[in-house]
Amino acid sequence: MLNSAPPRFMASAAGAYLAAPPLSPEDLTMVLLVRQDKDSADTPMPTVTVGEIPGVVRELAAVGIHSVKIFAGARRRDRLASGALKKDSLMVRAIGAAKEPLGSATTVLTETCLCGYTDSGNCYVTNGSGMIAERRSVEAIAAQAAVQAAAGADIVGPAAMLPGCTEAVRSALDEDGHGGVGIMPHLIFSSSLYQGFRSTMHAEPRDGRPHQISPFQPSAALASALQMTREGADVVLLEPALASADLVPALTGAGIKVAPFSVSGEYLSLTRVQADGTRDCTALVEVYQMLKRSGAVRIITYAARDIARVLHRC
Ligand SMILES: NCc1[nH]cc(CCC(=O)O)c1CC(=O)O
Repeated sequence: MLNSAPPRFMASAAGAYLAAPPLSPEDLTMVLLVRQDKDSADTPMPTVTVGEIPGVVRELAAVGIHSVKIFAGARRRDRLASGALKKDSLMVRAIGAAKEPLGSATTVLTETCLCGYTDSGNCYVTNGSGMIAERRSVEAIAAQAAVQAAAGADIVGPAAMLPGCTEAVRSALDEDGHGGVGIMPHLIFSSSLYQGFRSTMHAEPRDGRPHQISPFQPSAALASALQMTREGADVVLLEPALASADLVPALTGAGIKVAPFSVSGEYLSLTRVQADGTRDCTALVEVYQMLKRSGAVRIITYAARDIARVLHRC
């Protein structure tokens, strides 16, 4: 399908030997959007309850996927995002549920952000007069990361794009004895492709996302990634995957590990529900093959399970 080898090579052992390794389930991390038991499942993006997570993790392992990226917010939200630090939050319970069936054989990644906890839907908290309280936000995200690590997260994912956040998260993790926990900060371009996620997770920002990078300033993205790396990032999550693919070779060339996140809008627009209810993900497989060729270490996607099933059939 994606092979540029001469025709005489197409079906030969020599051709297979010389081809780049094809996409495999191990390359993929499955995104889990967690909803409360009482919440409606009628949302633009698929969701799971905490009770469903162990079964999903087992199913994923059976098709060769050993990592999940968890997003979870709170029902009650306030100006200071206090729910982000609760020790019995939906996120904490979801992390435990993901670790329950297979323990360390499942790598658990989290989103570490305030947008699911603020009454504004902003990724940061504000002071009484509505100004961004940058230091307070960074401190809250660092404390949130420590709570997630204590619950069993392997890689936390600060996603507010606030300067100094990665460094603060690293310090908070180390202070609490979580030196082995990794950090994958989100490097986010402004995009129209997040709508499905935002409405599913009730994280529509009242004041936009002022820290996200303009697509017309790729040099700002590179500078941010370098800064995150200096602050202690182990790998950078790049989103939206398709609209930032040019950055994959640029960042890997600078020695930075990159994990593109194929976001909600990519899933909704590039897959199709088939007659049997499953989703046709052929176009996404082509995109992910390109991302792998470009040097991505992993690809984070809502379609991981569907794609692994197809890869196994081949
Ligand atoms: N809090 C940042 C964040 N976390 C997940 C997404 C989007 C993910 C998706 O669309 O699948 C975003 C971007 C945003 O809301 O601006």
